[in-house]
Amino acid sequence: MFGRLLRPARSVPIVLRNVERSYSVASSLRTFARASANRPELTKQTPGVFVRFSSSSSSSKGAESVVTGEPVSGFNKEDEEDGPATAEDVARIMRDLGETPVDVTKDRAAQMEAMDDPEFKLEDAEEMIKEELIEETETATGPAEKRDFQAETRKLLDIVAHSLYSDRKVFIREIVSNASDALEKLRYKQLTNNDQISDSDLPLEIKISVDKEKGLFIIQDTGIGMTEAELVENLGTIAHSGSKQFLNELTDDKGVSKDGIIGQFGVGFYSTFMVGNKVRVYTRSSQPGHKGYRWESDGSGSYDISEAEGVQRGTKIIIELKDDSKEFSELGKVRTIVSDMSNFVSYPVSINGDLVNTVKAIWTMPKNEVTEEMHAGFYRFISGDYQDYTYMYQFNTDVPIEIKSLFYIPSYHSEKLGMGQTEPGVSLYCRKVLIQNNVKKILPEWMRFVKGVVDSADIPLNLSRELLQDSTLIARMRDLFGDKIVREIAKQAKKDPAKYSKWYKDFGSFVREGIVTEPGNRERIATLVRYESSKKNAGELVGMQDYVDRALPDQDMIYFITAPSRAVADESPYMEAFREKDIEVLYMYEELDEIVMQHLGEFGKKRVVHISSSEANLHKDTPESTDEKHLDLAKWMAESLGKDVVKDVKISTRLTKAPVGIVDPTSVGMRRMLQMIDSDRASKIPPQTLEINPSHPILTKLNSVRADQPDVAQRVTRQLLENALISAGLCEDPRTMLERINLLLEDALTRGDK
Ligand SMILES: Nc1ncnc2c1ncn2[C@@H]1O[C@H](COP(=O)(O)OP(=O)(O)OP(=O)(O)O)[C@@H](O)[C@H]1O
Repeated sequence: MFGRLLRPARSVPIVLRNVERSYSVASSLRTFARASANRPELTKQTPGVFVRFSSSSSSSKGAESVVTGEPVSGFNKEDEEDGPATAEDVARIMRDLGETPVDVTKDRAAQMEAMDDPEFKLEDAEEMIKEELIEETETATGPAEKRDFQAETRKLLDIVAHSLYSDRKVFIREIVSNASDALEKLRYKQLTNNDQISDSDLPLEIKISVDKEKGLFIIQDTGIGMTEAELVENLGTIAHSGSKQFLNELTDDKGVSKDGIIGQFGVGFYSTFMVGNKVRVYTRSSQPGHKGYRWESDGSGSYDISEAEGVQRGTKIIIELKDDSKEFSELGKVRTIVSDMSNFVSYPVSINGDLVNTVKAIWTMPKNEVTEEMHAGFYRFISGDYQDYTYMYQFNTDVPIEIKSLFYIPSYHSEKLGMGQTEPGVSLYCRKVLIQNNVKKILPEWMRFVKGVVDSADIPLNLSRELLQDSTLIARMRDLFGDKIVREIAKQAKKDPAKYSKWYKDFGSFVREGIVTEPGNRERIATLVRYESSKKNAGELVGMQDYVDRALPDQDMIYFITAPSRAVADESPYMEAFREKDIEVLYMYEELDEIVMQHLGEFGKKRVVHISSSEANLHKDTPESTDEKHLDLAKWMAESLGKDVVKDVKISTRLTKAPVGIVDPTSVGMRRMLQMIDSDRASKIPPQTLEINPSHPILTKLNSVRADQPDVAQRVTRQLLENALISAGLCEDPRTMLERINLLLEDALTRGDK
């Protein structure tokens, strides 16, 4: 019974200080109540408390902590079975213990009364609420050197400081995440190098302190710190890729709102100037022998750097808050924000002396113990994304290598805004120790949008990061994860096609890149592509597997057409035969798709072919016309057009409504690519094969006039070829046809006169 998690009926995410083990549940609650009474902001924000017992305890002495409004899941499974406990449960247990329950959610007078108990020691409460503020004990020595910010940085700072930005609290996440990175870097150094590290006895931790009276927000870490050169490089220029993108975006003015962009990418350290008039940084590198430095700026054009004394290893940032940002010196408010975001920081984070996080490596936890909230929080923590992920996939295995992994498929990516390639987003751990962030090659390159964690005890810690990326272990993981993630997305797509279509609209280009770049896994990746189809309405997407499942019993190919739009696809001369035989055709609207399909080649044992290819001729078995007149016409047309323009002119067995078509046309997508590489080489369209429908009125007429009116007949023949090229998407510049068309029009009208 005592091992259960006690949960108030209503709770808010606020973390209170740990309560000593020696307190009974009741006195813990009383202490809390007393603390709340002295601190109205806590009472206001904490309508309930959690009481967590250590699971082995059979007495109330085991009360571990009065902690947080967030559920502490997985604490003790057996006892959780009867559901989360409520405030009433707390009260009942306390009564069982012979204690008077204190409902801290009631009004202050009731709390004070309840606290009137001989067991309650005021000193304990006072001891508990004594805050540990971080003091500014460092002093600058020597002259301050004034330096100008790099032009780009100045611009960014100006935007950040002056934009009307609604969600300024993001600065906390940015600097907590920088502090966490600095600690990870130090831990990695400790593990891999024999280098000495200064102040090696300092614990690895992040301390935050807010001082309402002085209007200060301070954060201090004991991480890797910065040398003077690093300080100039890192805080004087823009290294942060996100910020650069942000700036380019604003410069290009693509119609994206400024707020949206800040929200999307964060602006790193510079976000401190959203809330601060003045920001001071004290830092000392972990490499022994380096001095401490002070960096200070008001966020306008320049900053000052000077040597400083009394600087501990790591970095301390002091923000003097602007008048409109004083809320960030309020303990309750900041505690809520930090506890929300710091749960996944692998180091203790404290605020004014209180520990606010329980370090959770959620990828090592059993799947069923990780709640959706934990995933959402963890995703935001590792991705820096301000939006939710679309899919999540946790994959663990013990053989042949031990792996614990957790992947998230985001709902948003920046490449579509033309912001360059996304960095890979998976971090590599060995038994919860971060080896490297953003590891390349651990997933196929096209999956660079995936965020996540891979933890494997088999990773050699002493291998350099470069060598590690090229190791066979990483290559094996890449193949394994590549395959697993595709399968998982395909599974999710099947479960909820509408959700998948929405995701695919944004991420389809990655999938298609995958088909082109991953020869070993093409067919599997192709389960993810979606296209419109001749059998569905506009906007409805179908997958390759749906197509195969619906194919006619004797249909051995998958047919597609590439066209700039649905209307153009519908009008293709080659669609006729498919409509007639009720065969589905996939509509692809991007030139790239043709190349994708060429690479794919086959799906579900069916060849994937363009409807204009000779392979796609549904009337293959119909014998070609042997009519002399038709053969003569074809021959004459071929001679009249010349070898430079046509390879051959053939009698079609499949055209019924259209007069002509081009068979196996040069790939439009390929031409476009060649043009990009070498515009001269690709400028001329190579000779094509023209197919004619000799029973079409234009062709029968052409045949009858070609002897008497050779000029008109030649013009018509040339224009028929141009029409077929237009239809195949191979028309270079229609203006070259104008003179001919005008002559044909003139001729048509003159004939009308006769
Ligand atoms: N607490 C810190 N300790 C050590 N170095 C830091 C700290 N904070 C920032 N830095 C250095 O300053 C650089 C710039 O920080 P900023 O937050 O602007 O961007 P970033 O962290 O590189 O970008 P991103 O947020 O995309 O990772 C960091 O890369 C890091 O080298």
